[in-house]
Amino acid sequence: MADGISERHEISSRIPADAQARSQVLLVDDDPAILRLFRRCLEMEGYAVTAAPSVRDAEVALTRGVYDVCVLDLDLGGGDSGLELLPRLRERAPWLRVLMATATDDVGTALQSIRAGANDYLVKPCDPEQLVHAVGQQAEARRLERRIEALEDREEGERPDLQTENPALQGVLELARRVATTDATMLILGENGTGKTMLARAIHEWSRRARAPFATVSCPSLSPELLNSELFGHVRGAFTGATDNRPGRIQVAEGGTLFLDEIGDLPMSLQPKLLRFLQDREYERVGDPHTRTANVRVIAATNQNLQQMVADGKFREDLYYRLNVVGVTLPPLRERREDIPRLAENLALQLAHRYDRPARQFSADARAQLATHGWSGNLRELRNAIERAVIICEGETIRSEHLPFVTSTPLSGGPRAGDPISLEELERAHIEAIVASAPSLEAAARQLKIDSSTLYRKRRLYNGR
Ligand SMILES: Nc1ncnc2c1ncn2[C@@H]1O[C@H](COP(=O)(O)OP(=O)(O)OP(=O)(O)O)[C@@H](O)[C@H]1O
Repeated sequence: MADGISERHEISSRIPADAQARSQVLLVDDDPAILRLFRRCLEMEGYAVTAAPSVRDAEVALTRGVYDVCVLDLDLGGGDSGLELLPRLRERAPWLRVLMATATDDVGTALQSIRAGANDYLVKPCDPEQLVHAVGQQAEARRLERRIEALEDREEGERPDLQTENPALQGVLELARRVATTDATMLILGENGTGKTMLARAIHEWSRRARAPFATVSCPSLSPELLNSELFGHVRGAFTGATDNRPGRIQVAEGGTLFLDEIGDLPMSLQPKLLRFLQDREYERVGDPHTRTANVRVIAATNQNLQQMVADGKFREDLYYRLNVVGVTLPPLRERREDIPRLAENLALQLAHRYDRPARQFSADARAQLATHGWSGNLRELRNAIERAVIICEGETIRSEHLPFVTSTPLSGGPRAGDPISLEELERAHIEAIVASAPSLEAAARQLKIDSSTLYRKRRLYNGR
C-alpha cells in the first residue's frame, strides 16, 4: 500500500485540525518504503507529515496545505526528477525549505540541487538521526524566517486588520478589548495562522501596559532546560555554557506583557514553576535561590486542545485554569469567508506598497478562487498567496493564474480535455482540481454531483491506496 497524499485525511482524523501545531513537512518520494520510514521518524519527533508519492500529488498537496519543509527525492521514477519539480514548488511556495534527497553522494549532484534552489541535500540511505537533524535545521530556519517576517511587518507599519463582518469574531474582539484593560491572564485558542500572535499584540496595545515591553516565548522552539532559562533567566555556572547572569523573558517583560506561544508544548517539568509565577508572581532564576517578583501580564496561545491534554494527563489542570481566566477562540478563515475580500484587498495594497508593484485589484475569477479555497493555513496562507501574487503580477489586476491554487484550467503539463489521454486520467485531474479549491470534501462532492463516499472511493483508487 503506497503512502499517498490522501493519507493527509487519515492524519487529520487522528490529530484534530487544531492540534496540527508543529512544522509541516511534505515528503515527495516514489518509494513507498522510504515514505513510510521517513514519515514514522518525523512524526515521532512531532512533525506533521504529508507524503506525496508523485509529482502530481506534491503539487496538489501544495494547493491544500502550507508546508515549512519539503524532503524532495531527486529521482522520482517514471522519468520525473526532483530537479524539474523544484522550480514549480518554489513558484507555489517561495518560503518552503527544500531538502533534496539523493542516492548519489557526489558533489556535482549536490551543487546542482543547491543551484536549482534547494536549501540543502541529504544522501540516502541515511540514519533516522541524520534525517531528523537535517529536517530540524530547515524547520528552525523557517521558524526564524517567520519571526523576521513578523518583525518586518511591524516595522513597516503593516497593521493587522482587526475588522470583521463575522459575528463570532466580533464577539471575540469585543471581549478581548474589554479584558485588555484589566490584568487578567488570557488564553487564545485557534488553528495555525489564525492570528493568535496578532491578537495578543493587539491586546497589549489596547492595555495600559502598551508603552512597556511585549516579550514572546515560543515554547516548542527550545529544550526544557533552555526554555527554563529563557523564561526565568539563569545565573553564571547554573549549567554548562551558562557563562554569565542572564535575565529571563519574564524580567524583560517587566511592566508589560509576556506572550507564551504554543503553551501546549510547555514541558511538564516547567509547568509547576509557571503555575507558581501565575499565582504569586514569584520565581527564581535557574541556579539562583533568590526569589524574585515581576509585574507582568501573561497571555498564552495554542492550537492544541488543552482540555484534552488535561484529560490525557499531559497538561496540569490547575495551570490550565490559571491560564484560562479569560479564553477566546479565533475562528479559522474558512468560517469567516465574508472577510476574505476585504482582507485580500488590504493585504494586496500593503504588499504592493512594500514591493513597489502595480497590483491593486483582483479579477472576478481570482476573487472566486479566494472565496472558495480551503485555507487550511488560514491568514498566513492568505497572506503568502497574496504576497506571491503581488510579486509576480505585472499589471494592476491579480488574476487566477497569479494565485498558487490548482485551477480548473490545467497547469502547464497537466491533462486537458481533448488531450490524447484516458477518461480516467482526465477524471482524476478534474477531481483533484475541484478538491483543491473546495472548502471541504463534502463541498467538492456536491460540486462534482457525486456523493461523498464515491468521491472518497475514487480518490483512494487514483492515489493507489
Ligand atoms: N488580521 C490580520 N490581517 C492580516 N494579516 C493577518 C491578520 N492576522 C494575522 N495575519 C497574518 O497572518 C500570519 C499569521 O498570523 P499569526 O502569527 O498572528 O497567527 P498565529 O495564529 O499566531 O499562528 P501560529 O499558530 O502559527 O503561531 C502573519 O503573517 C500575519 O501577518
